Amino acid sequence: MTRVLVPYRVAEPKTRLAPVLDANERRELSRHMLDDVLSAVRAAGYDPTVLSTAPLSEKECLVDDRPLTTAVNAHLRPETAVVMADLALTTPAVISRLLETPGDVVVAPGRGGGTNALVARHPDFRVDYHGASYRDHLDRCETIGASVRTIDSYRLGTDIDEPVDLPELLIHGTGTAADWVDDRFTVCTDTETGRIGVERV
Ligand SMILES: Nc1nc2c(ncn2[C@@H]2O[C@H](COP(=O)(O)OP(=O)(O)OP(=O)(O)O)[C@@H](O)[C@H]2O)c(=O)[nH]1
Ligand SMILES: C[C@H](OP(=O)(O)O)C(=O)O
Repeated sequence: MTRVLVPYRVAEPKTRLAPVLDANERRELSRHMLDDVLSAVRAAGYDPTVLSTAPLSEKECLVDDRPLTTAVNAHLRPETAVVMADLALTTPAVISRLLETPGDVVVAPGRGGGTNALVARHPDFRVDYHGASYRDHLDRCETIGASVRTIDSYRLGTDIDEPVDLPELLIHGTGTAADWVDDRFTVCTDTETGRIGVERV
């Protein structure tokens, strides 16, 4: 069975949400998002392992405080899936789709050039996160001769990184992270631009 790693940084999570959430709120939201991702993976029939920078109460938890790319590569072996802990719109159905898609490497890109989830079945595949990691992962596949499939998914493509992502969670979320945001924020529309955002309730 595929091993599902869920990387999680305990200290100072979600710094890009600092314009709208204080440090304690970012910790709380981050933890809710992790719980929602773990629940979706479990409901899809897999046992997730949290790859955490510090000990957690989770039964299945690997602690590795090295940088993200180094830590993931240290625990990558065929066949491993890596699902980020900030995919708060994830559902069991989309996790099943990710894990059941064939290919040496299966990649679910995120907006902004990132890689929100992947499955590695090729022994020579390594991750290289940050920047345009989706493109870097495709390049790596070409270099090692690995077949690659891309998952085109709104839910896997939406990681909650910045204030602009919070309306997505309010509108499309169904888990505990969406409830947490819904208790504090509401969707608003900028009268000049017509774009949506969030404001405190
Ligand atoms: N194990 C581990 N996980 C990490 C590390 N950095 C980020 N993560 C996790 O990787 C996923 C993607 O993280 P990012 O969105 O790049 O960064 P973030 O730390 O969540 O947020 P920012 O501080 O705003 O960049 C999230 O699930 C993080 O918890 C790390 O150094 N080690
Ligand atoms: C981990 C990183 O996430 P982002 O910074 O794009 O959210 C990436 O996907 O390379």
